[in-house]
This record gives sequence, C-alpha cells and structure tokens, in this order.
Amino acid sequence: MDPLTAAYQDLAARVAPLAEQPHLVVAAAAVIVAVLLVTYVVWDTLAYAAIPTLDVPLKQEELAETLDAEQYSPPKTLPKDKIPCYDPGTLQFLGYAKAMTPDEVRASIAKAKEASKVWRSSSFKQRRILLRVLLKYIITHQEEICRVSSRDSGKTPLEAVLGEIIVTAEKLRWLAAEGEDALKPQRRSAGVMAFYKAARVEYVPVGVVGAIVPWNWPFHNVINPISAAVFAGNAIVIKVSEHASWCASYYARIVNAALAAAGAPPGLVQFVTGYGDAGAALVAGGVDKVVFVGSTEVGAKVMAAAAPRVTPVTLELGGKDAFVVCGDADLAQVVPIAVKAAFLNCGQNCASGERYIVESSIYDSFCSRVAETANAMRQGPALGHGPVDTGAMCMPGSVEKVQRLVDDALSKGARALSGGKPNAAAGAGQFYPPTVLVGVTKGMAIWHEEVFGPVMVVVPFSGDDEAVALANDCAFGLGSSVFSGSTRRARAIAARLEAGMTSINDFNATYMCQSLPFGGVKMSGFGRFGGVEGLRALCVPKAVAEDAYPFMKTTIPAPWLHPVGAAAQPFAVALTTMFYGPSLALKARGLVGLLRCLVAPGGGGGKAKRA
Ligand SMILES: NC(=O)c1ccc[n+]([C@@H]2O[C@H](COP(=O)([O-])OP(=O)(O)OC[C@H]3O[C@@H](n4cnc5c(N)ncnc54)[C@H](O)[C@@H]3O)[C@@H](O)[C@H]2O)c1
Repeated sequence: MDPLTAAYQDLAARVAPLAEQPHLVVAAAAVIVAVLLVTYVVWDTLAYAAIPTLDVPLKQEELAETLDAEQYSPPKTLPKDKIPCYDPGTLQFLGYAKAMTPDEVRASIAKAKEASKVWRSSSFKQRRILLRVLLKYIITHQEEICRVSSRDSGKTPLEAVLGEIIVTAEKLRWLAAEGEDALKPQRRSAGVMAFYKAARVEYVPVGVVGAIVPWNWPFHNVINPISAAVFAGNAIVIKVSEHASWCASYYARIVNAALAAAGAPPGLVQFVTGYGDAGAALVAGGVDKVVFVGSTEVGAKVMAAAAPRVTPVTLELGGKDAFVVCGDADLAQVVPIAVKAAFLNCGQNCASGERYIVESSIYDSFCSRVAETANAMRQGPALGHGPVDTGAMCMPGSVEKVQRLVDDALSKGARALSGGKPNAAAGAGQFYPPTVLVGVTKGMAIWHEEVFGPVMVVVPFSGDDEAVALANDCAFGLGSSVFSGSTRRARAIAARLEAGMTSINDFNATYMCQSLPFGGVKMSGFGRFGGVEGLRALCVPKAVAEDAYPFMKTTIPAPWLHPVGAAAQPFAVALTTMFYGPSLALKARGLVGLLRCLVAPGGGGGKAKRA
C-alpha cells in the first residue's frame, strides 16, 4: 500500500468513531469558532490600539437634550447672507450657518486642489489610518453624533443609530478592509494580436470631487462621500443641505480633527454651507467629478451645469421603491420590515418603501396588520421627551407637500387606514403621522410622484405578471424588495424589476453590503456610488499596455514602412486573416498570404521600393 493511501486510511479510522459522538463534533466546531472569534477581536484591538483618539469639543446646544425656550426662540428678522437653522421637532432656533457665496465656493475648490496634489501620492496605509481614526471616534461618540443629527433633522435617536452610524461604520470598515483591492492596478487580457503585451487598468484619483448632498441623513451623507473620495486619493468639496447646516459644523470639526491626526494635508476636505447658488458654483467651479445626491429636478440642473466643462457626474436621485409581497410570504417577518421600510426617518429616505404590491390572498390581512402598527406609533420631538417611534419632518413645506398628495388620493376614492392629516397633537414641530393608504389608483398623483414622507400605499395583485407590471409602472427605479416563501419565485420576480437594487426577503439589505454598488435606473439617476463600482467611479480608469517580454517589442512590418508599396494592404489583410480567421484553413491562408507579401517585389515596403 502506498504511503498516501495508508495515511488516508489511518485518518479515516481515527475520525470514524466521532460520527457516533456528535457532541464531540459540535464541541470541536465551537472551539474552532471561538478561537477564530478571539483571533479576530485581538487582531482588531491591536489594529486600533495605535490609532489616535480624537478630542472634538461640543458646544452647549450640541450637548443638551432639551433647549431653553427663551434662549432658542426665533429671531425677529432674518439676514440674507445666513442660513437660519431650526429643530424641526420644536421649531426652536439653533443659530445661523454661513450662506457661502460663489466666490467663497471657488476659493474652497482652489484649496482642495492644492491638497489633492499632495494626497494623491499618499499610501493606502495612511488612508486606512484616516478611516480608522474616524471609525474609532464615531463608535465611541455615537450618542453625540446622533443627538446632533436628531436635533437638526427631527429623526429619533434610534433612527439616527440605524441610518447614521451603522451604515457609516460598515462603509468605513469595508473601505479599510477591501478598498485597496478595488483600487490596485488590475491585469487584463492583452488579446490576440497584442499577445506580447501586458495590459492593466490603473485607478488614478480624479483630483477634486465636488459632492452635493441632501439633509435626510446629515452625518452619513457627508462621511459617505468624504471617506470614499479621500480613500481613492482625492480631495473633496462637500456642499451640505441648507436644511442640515447646523449639524455640519460639528461633523466638519470631526473630519478636520481626523485629517490632522492622520497627517493629511489641511484643506483636503472642504465643507460648503449655502443655498442652491453655492451648489451651482461648485458644479461649474472646476471640480473634476460631481457626485450629486438629491432630487431628480435639481439633478437635471446639475447635469446641465456640468455639461460645458464636460465634468463627469454621478446622479443619485429620487426613488419610489416597490415592495412586492407574495401570498406565500411569512407575514410575521414581513409586516415589521414593511413598517420600517415605509416609516423609518418619517419616510424621508431615497430608497423608502412607497408602493406596497401585495398578493390578493393576503391583502386584507397585510393591510390591517400594518395599519395596526402604524396607529400604535407614537410621534413627537426626538429629544428630551421620552422615546417616540417617529419624529418630525426635516424640511419646512414637507408636511404640506405630503398632505397635497394624500388629499388628492382621498378626494379620488382612496382610504386612510391610519394617519392622513398633520399630527398637531405631537407638538409644535413639523409632524406628519405614519399613514397607510388603500384604494389608490393610477389616476392619483400619489401613485406617480415621490412622497418622501411617511405614507405607505398598498395595492393588491393577482399573478406575478401583474406584480411586475405594477412595480415597473413608475418613473423611478432606485431600490426594490420582493418577499416570497419560494426563493425561486422571488428571484424570478426580482429579475424583472426595473431598479438599481433589489433585496430578496428583506428591505435595503443591499445597502448593508457595502461592497455592492448603490444607484438607480430611469429617473433615479445613473452612475454608482458605494462598493467597488462607486470607488472606481472616483478615479480615472487609466489603460496601460507595455511589453510583456524583454525580447519582444513592436516594430512596424516592412510592407507598412513609408512610402508603402503594393504589398502593404494585402499584408494587412493576410495578417488579419491569420489572427482572426475562424478556421484552420483560413488561418493557413492568412499565413501563406503573409509570406507571399514579404517575398513579393515591394514587400519590403518603402526601403525595398527605394532599393
Ligand atoms: N439616490 C440617493 O442616494 C438619494 C439619497 C438621499 C436623498 N435623495 C433624494 O433627495 C431628495 C431630497 O433631498 P433635498 O430636498 O435636499 O434635494 P434637493 O435636490 O432639493 O437638494 C439637494 C442639494 O442640492 C442643492 N442645490 C439646489 N439647487 C441646486 C443647483 N441649482 N445646483 C446645485 N445644487 C443645488 C441643495 O442646496 C442641496 O444641498 C429626494 O428626492 C430624495 O429621494 C436621493
């Protein structure tokens, strides 16, 4: 018996008794998992031990849970060159942010440009340190970051942890762990005629990224593009929303402290506060790439403004996600997810469940269960008044916009199973309650327009073709969900949905997988942010080809030397036939033609002719 077979038989004989003692197998597996876990924790702890700890002082109003009514009452007159900032839950006045002028925006771009020249040759190691400094601060100061976000945008502290912290932490972790792999030069095949070449793509930083972001997740919306842009070797000028400018002051202090701790050049990240004119100045001001996150209407303007300089744009625009629930889905799982998908952050999410397409067999049960939860949800100011399930709408005018869409639907025959009018009982702030609408038809504006508020529209379907047709009957195509007890059925429906992202038996799971691209189709925009594709979109994918072998290099064949002779074109035809001829006979014909050209009079090209 050969030694290998003997060793195998010996191992098999030793392992066989274990099959009769499954508890030993389970115990061994548990020990292995525990060792792996401990190794991971120790590794992570050591990786972060040397990472500097930031000290970012907070202002009085950033620290307080409740604000004194007198001290924070609105001013009588509002200056034009400043942005007034309010708490949407109490309407207390928080102070002013600067409304930067176009000249000030251009000055910020110039500073970023200088910093980008240094940072583009920074090492991935240094970029990872920057991300880890940020992550360390974020995890140890979650409460502060969330309190400030809640104060400025109206969301509850729980919502802030879910949407501001968790996804940001995962983004930073993913970038540090896998970002370098996504950006290191990638080998490509050289092809047939260039067989002697080595081909690769190098991901070169674009230079200065100009990012314009909305107010709905004011912390995540800034750290998300900043972390990706600087990890890709760029500087970034980021324009925050005029409706979330107060909190940007704290978030800018965090970022600047992290840059200093990581030894990054000052000016690498520039914050811009201002109105639309500041955003327009950023787009037209000479940045190398524009990332716009906001409404479809403004996105179209941004695209037009980027055209004269042919500045590349990524547009992350509005959404109106379809949420398909098949009759065989597990309602106990689906209902709580459906409620979160519609009402998280008061429905102010680009990828928010807005159109619930539910199979007729479970339609009534689904509607009554979501309405029961919606009716039980408590609403109020996010801070200082005990836990609430949902907070205020961030933007002045949002409550009225939602009411217009709901009123239109109700006047045309829809019914509200919960909510349906502003919630004055919740307090002085901008409150619209969780609203479930049934009986919605295509003639109603709410079926087509993005609500960006806490309204769940539920319609029934019969047969998967109808579910797909209803889901695709929409100008937007950002996220989508399909729930079914049969993965096969869910996948088949998902494959037919016109959307940039689909989660099967979940909602927005694609965003928790930060390796995946984020973005939409149709009026939801184009280009991708997030994941490998999003990171590479912040670079120029530069094609490079060089000689693969030192003894082979490109020389122009003799028949092609100028002035060319009669054999020049037949030589090219023969060469093409030899390399690409789809049969042996054709390839042989190409080779013979090639040799003929070389020996023919004039086959030596210009030199031969001259001789
Ligand atoms: N797809 C996504 O990733 C995503 C994420 C969040 C929000 N959104 C969308 O954002 C919208 C809500 O956010 P919003 O109300 O802040 O959007 P918005 O389009 O009104 O504003 C977004 C930003 O654009 C700026 N701006 C305004 N006019 C400009 C101009 N002419 N040139 C350049 N910039 C200009 C604003 O000052 C703001 O900072 C919703 O439609 C929502 O779906 C999309």
